[in-house]
Amino acid sequence: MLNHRIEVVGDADPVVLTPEALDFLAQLDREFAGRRADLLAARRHRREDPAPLGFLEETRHIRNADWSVAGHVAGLEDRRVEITGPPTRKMTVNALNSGAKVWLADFEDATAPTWENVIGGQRNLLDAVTGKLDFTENGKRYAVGEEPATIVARPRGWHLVEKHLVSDGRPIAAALVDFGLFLFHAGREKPFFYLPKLENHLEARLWNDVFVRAQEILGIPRGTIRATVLIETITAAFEMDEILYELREHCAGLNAGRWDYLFSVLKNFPDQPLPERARLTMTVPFMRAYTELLVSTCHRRGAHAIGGMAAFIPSKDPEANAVAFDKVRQDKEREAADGFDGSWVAHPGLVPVCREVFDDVLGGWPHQLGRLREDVRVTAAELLDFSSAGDEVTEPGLRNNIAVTVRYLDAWLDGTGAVAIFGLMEDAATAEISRCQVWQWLRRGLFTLELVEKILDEELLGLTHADAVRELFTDVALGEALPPFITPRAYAHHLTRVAVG
Ligand SMILES: CC(=O)SCCNC(=O)CCNC(=O)[C@H](O)C(C)(C)COP(=O)(O)OP(=O)(O)OC[C@H]1O[C@@H](n2cnc3c(N)ncnc32)[C@H](O)[C@@H]1OP(=O)(O)O
Ligand SMILES: O=CC(=O)O
Ligand SMILES: [Mg+2]
Repeated sequence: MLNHRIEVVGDADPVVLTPEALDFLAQLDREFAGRRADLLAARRHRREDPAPLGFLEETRHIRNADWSVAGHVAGLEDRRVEITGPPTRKMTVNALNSGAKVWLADFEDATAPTWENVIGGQRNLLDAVTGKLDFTENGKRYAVGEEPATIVARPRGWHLVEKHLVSDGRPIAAALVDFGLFLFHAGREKPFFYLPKLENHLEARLWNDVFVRAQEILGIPRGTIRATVLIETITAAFEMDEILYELREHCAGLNAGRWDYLFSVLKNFPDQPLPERARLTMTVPFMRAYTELLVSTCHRRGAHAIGGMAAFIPSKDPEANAVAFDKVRQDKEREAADGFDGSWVAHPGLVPVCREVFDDVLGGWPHQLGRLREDVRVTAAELLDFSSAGDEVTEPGLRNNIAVTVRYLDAWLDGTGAVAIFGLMEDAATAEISRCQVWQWLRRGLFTLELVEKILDEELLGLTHADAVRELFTDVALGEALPPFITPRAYAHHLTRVAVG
């Protein structure tokens, strides 16, 4: 089907993919595809010829000057508990009714971007805001309640494309699709976004320009959109001020996306010894430096600082459940004490514990922007102090990394982007850590390829897509080079499977 400049390759939901919505995406694509390509090329150049990391000399004046971001608006003032999850029909209702202040409706880490998930997710969000999300499943009625969470949509990152929307024979940027469709349909009243996986302030500038133009096209007053940027790459950690500055007329805050941050550290420092995943906690010095810098940078600029995801989820086993709740409580207590204004949970059952912790610290206030954390002085050396995290690596740790990656990929190929594995929430970011560690440990000679392949054989047993998962795992974890992301590879597999039928 040909519609304006955008060809829809697949089923076209007439409510979401209206000619006007496609026209809007076509305009965004026409104006911003080139700059996106340039920024991705810059990422590639940096990867091939890495420069030492440090705070930028050329933007020192921005760091030293006094300025503030636009800050919060109604619906985003109080963010003490934010629940995250993919916008499937049931999760949409459950997240909106969870008691959290905000729901991060996720098209990135928690969504396998099948066409059905991408368009179905937009439809669910639209139905939710127009009061049409009301259905019965397995005898249980699902309907959005009286005080739903504020929806903040997280579009996919700049690195992904949407192959079902094609312009001049070229798939368009997935980020523009998710952003554009949400803004066009469900997000006009409350156009709130989380921006994932930015690597530097120029990528933030691109988002700001997209916002300015999108508001202009749709007749939304400039400065209405609010974005919260995930600081989840080691390069972005050196440009927090600059990212806030670029987005200042649309920015509400920063979030400490710890899992992708660890992934980024592994990817950028492939020869750096680090301990296995379970020991890479938020209390290792380089992670402390990152979160302390994030809170102090945000509060100096009037931006919310939002904490990250403790991956523990409720369990039916009472003992495991008690441990999970205890771990989550400790994590949220540390964040609240550090000055974060709120934090993330992965499951409705964890909303109360996060709320209790922040209620205690916030008292009657909706946030703690007044805590400027002027005591914090984080140096580049502290952000890069990886050696004090230790380096313990064990064979059970290797098996865990392999098992998590293959089980996650198996679920992903079935269209599920977040899944519970061994009592933890696993998503694209956590799976990236696991496969990177396998690749890195092979490179460092800590384990033999024979051992890895033997464990792989064992862990593939019983998986639905064992052959495809083996191929993918070999590609992303056992090759000479480390592919920058898993999901574009998994996406290609998914599309091939769909095409072959
Ligand atoms: C690194 C990062 O980016 S973190 C952010 C991205 N990751 C995420 O958002 C993951 C979010 N969490 C999830 O997807 C889920 O909690 C999972 C997959 C980990 C576990 O889900 P399940 O196995 O369904 O958990 P469980 O069986 O305990 O669910 C109980 C109920 O809670 C609902 N539920 C669980 N998690 C969520 C959630 N995050 N949002 C809304 N509802 C949820 C389930 O739908 C289920 O509802 P029902 O009783 O009506 O059937
Ligand atoms: O998106 C969040 C993360 O931790 O990654
Ligand atoms: Mg992430």
